[in-house]
Amino acid sequence: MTSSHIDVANVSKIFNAGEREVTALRDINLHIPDGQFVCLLGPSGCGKSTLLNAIAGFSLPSTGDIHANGARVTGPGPDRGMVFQEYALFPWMTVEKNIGFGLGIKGMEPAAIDQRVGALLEMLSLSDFRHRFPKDLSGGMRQRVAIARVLALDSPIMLMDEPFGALDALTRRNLQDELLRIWADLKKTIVFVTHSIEEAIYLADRIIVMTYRPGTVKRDIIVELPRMRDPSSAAFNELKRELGALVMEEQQRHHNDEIRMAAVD
Ligand SMILES: Nc1ncnc2c1ncn2[C@@H]1O[C@H](COP(=O)(O)OP(=O)(O)OP(=O)(O)O)[C@@H](O)[C@H]1O
Repeated sequence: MTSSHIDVANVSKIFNAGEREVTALRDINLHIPDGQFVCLLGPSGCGKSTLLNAIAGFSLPSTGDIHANGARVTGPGPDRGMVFQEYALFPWMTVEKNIGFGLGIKGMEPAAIDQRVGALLEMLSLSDFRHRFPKDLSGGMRQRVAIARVLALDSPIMLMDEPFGALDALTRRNLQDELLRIWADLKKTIVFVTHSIEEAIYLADRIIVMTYRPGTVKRDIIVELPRMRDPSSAAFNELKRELGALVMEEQQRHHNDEIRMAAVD
């Protein structure tokens, strides 16, 4: 699987929440070229996960459509791997069985599975943990397994929903560095949801700042800083201030909305 661009055209998503309709996304248009690392950034409730789930094919748009590798997205597919915040590992399987699980389903020969799993264990520094169960691993290690499991399937597109949100700062930075290394080696297209401004600047080629309800593209920014990026540099902090102001505006709208809703109830 080589080509891996994503096209999002006129996508809107409306949820029926009891009596109310919630417009989670309105008229999103994006072209994500092959190999780009994109972060979707914005405060809680601005539709980041909704957009990611639509690209994954878990929840289809109400209007508009999405193409991955030129093919219309009508459901989940092996060309798009997803990493969630909450690890989503099988607790009854060891690390190596978790990583190899999808390959078995695909009908790969056991010897080939062993070889692929061995390479991934090495790539993610998990070799010493191959026989452990998820409950015996730290959060960071579990997330390494979740990433290895998606990489095993060799999808050209990786979709990541706040994958490092539950980790402590040091573990988070280590995994960010690993992800950048893997991305540079394997040339995947990555769409990564975060509400951390620093994480977005550290990782992304491009940051899509979203508005709060309805979710639209507020700003589409190419990050020109050379990697590895230094969060203490002046240029990094300048961008952080600029993005901080944009996100704050949307946070304020969220806050005002909550006050309005409370008044209605
Ligand atoms: N299944 C659903 N039914 C009704 N409303 C939904 C549903 N899923 C999401 N929403 C609403 O759509 C909006 C966007 O939600 P979404 O989870 O995509 O935002 P987000 O930016 O990913 O936020 P967070 O960072 O908190 O996950 C929110 O107002 C949310 O309440």
